[in-house]
Amino acid sequence: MSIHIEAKKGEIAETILLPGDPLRAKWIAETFLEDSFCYNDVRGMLGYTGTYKGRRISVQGTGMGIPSAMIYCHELIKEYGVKNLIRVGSAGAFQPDLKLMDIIIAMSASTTSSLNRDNFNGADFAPTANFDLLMKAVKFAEKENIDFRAGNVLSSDIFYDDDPEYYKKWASYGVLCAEMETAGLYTLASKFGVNALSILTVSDSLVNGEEISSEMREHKLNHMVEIALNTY
Ligand SMILES: O=P(O)(O)O[C@H]1O[C@H](CO)[C@@H](O)[C@H]1O
Ligand SMILES: O=c1cc[nH]c(=O)[nH]1
Repeated sequence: MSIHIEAKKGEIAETILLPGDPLRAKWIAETFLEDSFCYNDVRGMLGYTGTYKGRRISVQGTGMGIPSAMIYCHELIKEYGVKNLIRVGSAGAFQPDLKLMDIIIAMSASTTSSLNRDNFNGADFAPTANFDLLMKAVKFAEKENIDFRAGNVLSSDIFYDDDPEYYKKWASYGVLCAEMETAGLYTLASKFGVNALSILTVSDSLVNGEEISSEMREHKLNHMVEIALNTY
């Protein structure tokens, strides 16, 4: 048991899926896992363990933003021995050729957070995906003919930016989309020597203002989850 997770030792698998939304965690457990049980309800941040194709796997909500996600990832790694952390999140597209429901695999994460500059005396650390997980995700998506883009994403501290055009600078450097956790996840995984990958689904477009519903963000992002479940 840790401060924010009430699971007993051994109840969480070495591989875990990490949606920001706890109800997406519930949907994933109920839809894709067999023999799943809920191991965490502290703060309503639901976590489940079950099996997928005979292998033990867990899924844990992390909340929104780097600070919340880093609390759960820290405890999962340090207190529960989790080794493979795969975020399954929604994202806002920066590029005009990205459509709603497209899949993005985050090779690296830029950020507006000062978490690494604070920790590295003003220098930048480059939060990077684990290569083996990345390759497994890519190979599975290609085998299943699921289109995806792989590249740099922005982990932003702000969802509602004052400037609706802020994304254009990032877009001009090839950044694919905004989300709010991956830079923290990749940084912690590097620090603790474990593996991390973020797989995202486009839920909004900063370019044309299109968006999917809250309901779809909770329980319609199947492709991203299927890739994540077959990435270990
Ligand atoms: O859908 P999730 O995983 O929560 O991810 C994205 O959605 C939230 C904002 O709506 C932020 O957490 C962002 O990173
Ligand atoms: O951080 C996020 C997540 C989804 N959509 C956005 O526009 N931003």
